Amino acid sequence: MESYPDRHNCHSERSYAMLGTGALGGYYGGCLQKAGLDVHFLLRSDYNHVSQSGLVIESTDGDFTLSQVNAYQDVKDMPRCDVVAIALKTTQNHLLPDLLLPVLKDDGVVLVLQNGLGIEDAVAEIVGSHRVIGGMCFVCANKVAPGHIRHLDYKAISLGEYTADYHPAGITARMRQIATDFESAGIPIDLSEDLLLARWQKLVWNIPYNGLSVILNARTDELMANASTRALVEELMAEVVAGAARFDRHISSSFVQNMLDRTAKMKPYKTSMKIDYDLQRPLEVEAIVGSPLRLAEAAGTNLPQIRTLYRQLKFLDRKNQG
Ligand SMILES: NC(=O)C1=CN([C@@H]2O[C@H](COP(=O)(O)OP(=O)(O)OC[C@H]3O[C@@H](n4cnc5c(N)ncnc54)[C@H](OP(=O)(O)O)[C@@H]3O)[C@@H](O)[C@H]2O)C=CC1
Ligand SMILES: CC(C)(CO)C(=O)C(=O)O
Repeated sequence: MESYPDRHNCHSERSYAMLGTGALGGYYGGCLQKAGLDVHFLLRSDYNHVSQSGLVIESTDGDFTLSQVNAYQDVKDMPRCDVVAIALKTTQNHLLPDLLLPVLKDDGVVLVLQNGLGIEDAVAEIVGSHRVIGGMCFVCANKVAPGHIRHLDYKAISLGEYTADYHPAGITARMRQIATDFESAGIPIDLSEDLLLARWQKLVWNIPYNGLSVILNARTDELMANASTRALVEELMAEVVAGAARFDRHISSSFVQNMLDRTAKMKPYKTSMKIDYDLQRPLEVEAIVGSPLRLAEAAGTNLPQIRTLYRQLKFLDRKNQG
């Protein structure tokens, strides 16, 4: 376990707020701070621990500890930042109207790191459509204890600018600036010209694996090892591709195969939705499954297997909450 000076002398002057310091906020925020960025962490139940003891990051790239971090339990105590990263679960997004504006600079941008579809629309309602970037995180990380994050595999992020009608916005200077910061922290960044395509591409993974991991009580390696569940994964992926196509976003068969191959190589992994289910926390069913399903059906595309998955997850989620 390496202890790092709390900040190297990084050259970027951009400040970052991590709203939520769990798996994603703790891992990416910790990497940014280790690289010398100015990072401010919003916490809830872990605030006392982290404000006293900092963050411990276990990682396949090498473990490290940040003995001191800028920890807060109220956004009103935070400095306004250039980049405000939303790293809450989407089940907490009803809080965003109170969380975003106090911590966002007038010329700042909100970086939505959450899984799902339609989240940027809700964020744009709060901060304006010109101040939103989507971030699709292909990382396997879990918060294993207060202030203790375990990074298991992968880590890349795809960035895409939000526009009110989801027309492709191309690659902007601020996307490149954020990419420079994350890459200085060892995080590979893919710059997407089309946020909506990138969002549907991430769902190719999330709808099958997050959903089936709960319904079948299975890790990703178990779903891949069994012929029946692998066939079910592929059928669900095909429906996601059909949903995207309804919005003129075309996902290739080679992309789908790449998702299957990466999962086959992935360390045995319990998805974030499965972890929430086991901890009896609310599931991100609406953002990850309900929202794309409703959008596709409203546009006239029938996705029967995703609809069945959605109904099963809604039942399990409600029953699990007691
Ligand atoms: N984990 C992963 O590998 C991946 C996750 N994602 C997505 O990233 C998003 C975040 O997931 P993940 O990091 O796993 O989630 P976690 O549950 O690990 O972290 C969320 C954190 O937000 C905190 N939080 C909740 N409400 C508040 C609040 N009002 N103020 C401050 N902090 C709060 C929680 O604190 P508390 O402990 O008090 O509840 C928790 O620590 C999700 O959309 C997920 O689907 C995407 C790719 C991979
Ligand atoms: C694809 C994966 C496993 C990692 O990005 C994920 O999105 C999750 O666990 O929520």
